Amino acid sequence: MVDISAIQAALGDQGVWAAVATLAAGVLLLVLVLSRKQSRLCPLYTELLPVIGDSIELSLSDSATFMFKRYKQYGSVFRVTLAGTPAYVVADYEAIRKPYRDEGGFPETPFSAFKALMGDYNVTGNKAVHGPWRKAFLQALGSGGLQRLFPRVLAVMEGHLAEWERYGGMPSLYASARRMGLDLSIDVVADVELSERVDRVWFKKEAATWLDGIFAIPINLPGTPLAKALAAKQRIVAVLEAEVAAVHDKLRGEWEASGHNLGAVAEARTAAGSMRLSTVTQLGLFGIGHSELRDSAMSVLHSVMAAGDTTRWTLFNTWALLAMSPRVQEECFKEQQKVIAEYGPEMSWQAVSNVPYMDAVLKEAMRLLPASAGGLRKLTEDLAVGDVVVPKGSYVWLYAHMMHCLDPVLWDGRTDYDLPPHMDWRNNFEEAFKPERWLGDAKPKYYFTFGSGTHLCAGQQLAYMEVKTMLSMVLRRYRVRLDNPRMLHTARFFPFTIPAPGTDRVILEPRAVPSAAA
Ligand code: HEM
Repeated sequence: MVDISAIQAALGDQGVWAAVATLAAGVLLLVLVLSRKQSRLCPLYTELLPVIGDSIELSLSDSATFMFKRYKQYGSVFRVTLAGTPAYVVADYEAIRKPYRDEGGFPETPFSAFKALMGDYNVTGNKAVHGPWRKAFLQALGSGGLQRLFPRVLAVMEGHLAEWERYGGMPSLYASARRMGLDLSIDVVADVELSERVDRVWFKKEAATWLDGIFAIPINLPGTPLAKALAAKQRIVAVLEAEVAAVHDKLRGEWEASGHNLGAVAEARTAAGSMRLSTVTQLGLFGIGHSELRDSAMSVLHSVMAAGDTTRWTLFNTWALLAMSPRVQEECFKEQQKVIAEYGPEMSWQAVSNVPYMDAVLKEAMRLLPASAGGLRKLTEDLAVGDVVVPKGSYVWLYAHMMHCLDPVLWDGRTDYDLPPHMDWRNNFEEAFKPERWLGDAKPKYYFTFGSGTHLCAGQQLAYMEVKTMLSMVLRRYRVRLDNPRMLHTARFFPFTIPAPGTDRVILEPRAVPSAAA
């Protein structure tokens, strides 16, 4: 028998607890290690610790390394558990294409924090509504729509650049990208109009708190990001209900008059020149039977979700990679000189639409460090992937980071490294970050940062326009440098890129001979 009192006497109370905790951690670790060897599809520990699931391993590496390792271990289909949700990652593009075309599967985001904060709305998962809704969305963001939005995008960017110029850079790239993503999503995409009663700074702060909960660990205890986000949601929706009431009533009138016909309302508004992006989002919710005032208030948050953090990570990742590459910055600068010679020194729609090299930079940054892993599909039929059948009712995932590793044009099929050279920016930066590959004949074949198939991101061109505007404004006049050149090396990558505190200062160095635009 174990004599507890003797151990207690030797170790003291705290020592006993430390010993028990160490023992428990040891047993847990043993279970984790052993279970990893047992199952092809389902490491046991993801069952034992569903909330944590694969998050620990992901936090310690990054999405591309983690996924490539699993691919090497298990092959073209394997199970992961993220934020409490099990899903099958499928690396076989031919097999997974069908559900991404709405055949045998439909889009649904199963993460419980996401659901609690976004509400029970699934416009993209409703086939009848999705078609006309997507058409209206793409119409609002066609070339004419983008041109109309350009001055507002420019105004947001000018405000941010003025701030950076006062400081000589960005004290924190992480914070700057967040503020810019939020401003663009609230001021341009959600197009939020607030009366004088509401402080816009307060509103944005609340929206940021709400966004912080979306992909958080789903634990609703006092002080957790989810609890804070739920409280912020209540406050925002209460305010928005009053703010959007008039707009809601008008649209509701048109909706009733049309006999609940989304396409007809959208066409009438487009013809009258009164269609706004925010109206399309609102109409989507009407389409799936949610046409109360609260739903219109929630539609504002839906726009912020679609555009806020996606834009933030696009900006962050692109700036980080560019700042690490003086060579690519020089190429952009040369291109900007040509643009200025052709379209003049003003920043204009034409100026940001005629930059093939910058387009390539953006694509390359999003290939190497995707700002989104892509959405999931819930299977309505069994899905065969090689000799494995993923059962109906499961979630499958076309995971951008992994697919980019396996690009048939870029990958030589070798598995004796942690990452293929075309993804390995840590050890092989010049070979990995090469915008030129998008301009030659052997372009990458896999590019899934913006999704694939029927639900390919509707805001992709707007996102490109936003980032190109910012890059053009800065690179014409400055060289961009990371204060800590190893910022990315010490960052965490799950659930998104998060730099170590104090490492993400960016310095703007004025060019000795600025271009004519300066
Ligand atoms: C900035 C970077 C962005 C990234 C990386 C991104 C990524 C994505 C991805 C991966 C999807 C597909 C989701 C799925 O397959 O389930 C998607 C869909 C969508 N995105 Fe984006 N997005 C971005 C910006 C935006 C912006 C600015 C808007 C709004 C203007 C927007 C609006 C949408 C919409 C409406 C859909 C649904 C399309 C459909 O189901 O037909 N996105 N986005």
